[in-house]
Amino acid sequence: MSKLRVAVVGAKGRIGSEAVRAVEAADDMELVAALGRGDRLETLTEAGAQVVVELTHPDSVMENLEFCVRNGIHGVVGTTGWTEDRLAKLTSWLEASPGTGVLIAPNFSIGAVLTMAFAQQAARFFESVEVVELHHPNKADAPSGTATRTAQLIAAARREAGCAPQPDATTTALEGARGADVDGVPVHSVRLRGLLAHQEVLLGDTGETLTIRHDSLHHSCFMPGILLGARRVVSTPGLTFGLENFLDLG
Ligand SMILES: NC(=O)C1=CN([C@@H]2O[C@H](COP(=O)(O)OP(=O)(O)OC[C@H]3O[C@@H](n4cnc5c(N)ncnc54)[C@H](OP(=O)(O)O)[C@@H]3O)[C@@H](O)[C@H]2O)C=CC1
Ligand SMILES: O=C(O)C1=N[C@H](C(=O)O)C[C@H](O)C1
Repeated sequence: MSKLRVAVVGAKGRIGSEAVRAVEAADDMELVAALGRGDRLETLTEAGAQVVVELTHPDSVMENLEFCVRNGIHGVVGTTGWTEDRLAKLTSWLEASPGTGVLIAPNFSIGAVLTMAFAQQAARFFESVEVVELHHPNKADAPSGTATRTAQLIAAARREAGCAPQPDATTTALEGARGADVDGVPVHSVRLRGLLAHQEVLLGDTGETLTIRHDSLHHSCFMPGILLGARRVVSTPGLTFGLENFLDLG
């Protein structure tokens, strides 16, 4: 069987360099290109890439994906910064390139995907819920893509269950003291040397709290998800948002 021809864009970065090693080590894949900043995107078509793993920066990802989709190259995207506007633009490119698929995964680690699923499940049973994400200080953005997605999923679950807005009688003396408001869910971002990527979902009700915590301790935790995404995206046209769509979570 022929090997899947995979390229990594952002190949010199923290996660990109790990992805290069993971693709090289996968028996069913061939690394056909590894692009850093300033490299020509045309290399991807010249190398015959079938899938591009995009791990760059929110300022770069749209240009890279536009090139890939317009050239019928599938995308597995870990880069953050996704807004409704950006998703709509990507969807329009995909509509003009039938058969091409893009997976955007706010987080490729199984633990983080499960954290989101558990938080979604628990959200309607507790009066209060807040998200705390903790990352290394070189991270490009805040809040993290994972925390934003987690809060959106929590908010949707609470809306569906008809939950009242959460109680908060605080008068805030300093802007930011209560974090960012993502669909009514407070999200707090910590940036601390020594950390990699961590998240806590705090849920509380009368007389009890529940904390769901996930810790990414090494970039290797994202690799099984990236490889799974590359294998599945080639037969999944259009936009897929979230690795859970390629997993059987039961
Ligand atoms: N979904 C997930 O599971 C995960 C997602 N991420 C996300 O992935 C992204 C990258 O994170 P991280 O590896 O820590 O960041 P890094 O800054 O370590 O790596 C990004 C790399 O991409 C390069 N780059 C930027 N623009 C381009 C471009 N146009 N073409 C080619 N290369 C480019 C950068 O070059 P230069 O240094 O010159 O700027 C850098 O080498 C972030 O958005 C992060 O949040 C991270 C981990 C897991
Ligand atoms: O920048 C990172 O490091 C990470 N980014 C992603 C995010 O913003 O959620 C995934 C993970 O948290 C690591």
